[in-house]
Amino acid sequence: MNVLLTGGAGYIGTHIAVELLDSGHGVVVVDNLSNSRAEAIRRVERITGRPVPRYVGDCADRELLERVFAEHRIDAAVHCAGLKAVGESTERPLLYYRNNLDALLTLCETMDAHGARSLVFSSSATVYGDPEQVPIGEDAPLGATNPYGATKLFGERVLADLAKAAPDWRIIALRYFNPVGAHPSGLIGEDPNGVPNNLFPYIAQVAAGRREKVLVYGDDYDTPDGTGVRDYLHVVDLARGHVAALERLGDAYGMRAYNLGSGHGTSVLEAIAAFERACGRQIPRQVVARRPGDIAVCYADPSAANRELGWKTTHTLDEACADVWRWQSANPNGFGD
Ligand SMILES: O=c1ccn([C@@H]2O[C@H](COP(=O)(O)OP(=O)(O)O[C@H]3O[C@H](CO)[C@H](O)[C@H](O)[C@H]3O)[C@@H](O)[C@H]2O)c(=O)[nH]1
Repeated sequence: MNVLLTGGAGYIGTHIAVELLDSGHGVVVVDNLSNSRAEAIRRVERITGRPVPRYVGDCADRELLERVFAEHRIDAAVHCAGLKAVGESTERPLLYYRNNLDALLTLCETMDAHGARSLVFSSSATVYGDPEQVPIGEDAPLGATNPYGATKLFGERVLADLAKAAPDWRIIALRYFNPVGAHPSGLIGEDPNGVPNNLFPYIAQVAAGRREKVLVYGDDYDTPDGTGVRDYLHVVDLARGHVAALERLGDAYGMRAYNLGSGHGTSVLEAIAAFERACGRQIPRQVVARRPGDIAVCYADPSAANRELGWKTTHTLDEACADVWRWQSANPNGFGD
């Protein structure tokens, strides 16, 4: 397949590009570089030895997408492009709705016009809101607790309606739990702008001496050690889930949603301990107040993806930590070097 990969210069997008290319597929990237670097795509080319045509621009730019379709045969798309910071989304909701929904609608309209009706959509476990029970299955109640989450939920709704109305569309939404890790080559990894929002890039920057200590957001949750529990999965496993989904699309019309998670919960303190094992250093931490909007426990029931996509996680959290440390040590300033 020749795959249009939106957001293909980002953390998750670059790892998907590598797995697609290594599986024999072609990749064309569209990315506006708002939270990513062109260097990341050059690294993908270095890892795979394959060229990656890329277009710098926005998915909501119809002319740009038309140019991509005019210049390449596109069989399917993986749509990762989007804004993703929960806190920022509560401060700038219109930006999030405009950006994330415009991009999805413009992409789907352009694909439809060109008869390319196979799509894998980057969704998120955030569509489950504050879950009533864990592990979370795909049939759990849906709800959004912030505008970012709402854009994922609405995105899924748009795609479900599209698949219902136009039955030759084949769509899979992948609900990511917490992707961590980096490519084992150490050439690509997460390179957040400014202060990291997420736990793992923050831990990595503390381990590297760029930040003083990890702030643990609350130790009074109803969990074994009181800190928040999440389902961390290696980004290479996550990326392979997209290859599995694309290859499954050929067998089924309509829209399906699958959880991509390990099925295991890990606390913040356990995550810090795993990283300490990987880097061989003590990681200073301080417990502070809960972060508003955080939930206590979130982990997946990934059995539908196991069964129907033939996908499961194969990397451990210790491997993910070792890979993050390799990436962080070799690229102390990310792709900015
Ligand atoms: O500096 C930090 C950062 C995080 N945490 C804690 O670490 C855990 C993981 O936090 P992340 O910010 O890494 O991840 P979240 O689970 O909060 O959020 C992620 O998963 C969500 C879905 O569940 C959304 O998709 C969201 O976009 C994505 O970042 C939470 O218990 C959080 O309280 C800290 O203690 N200190």
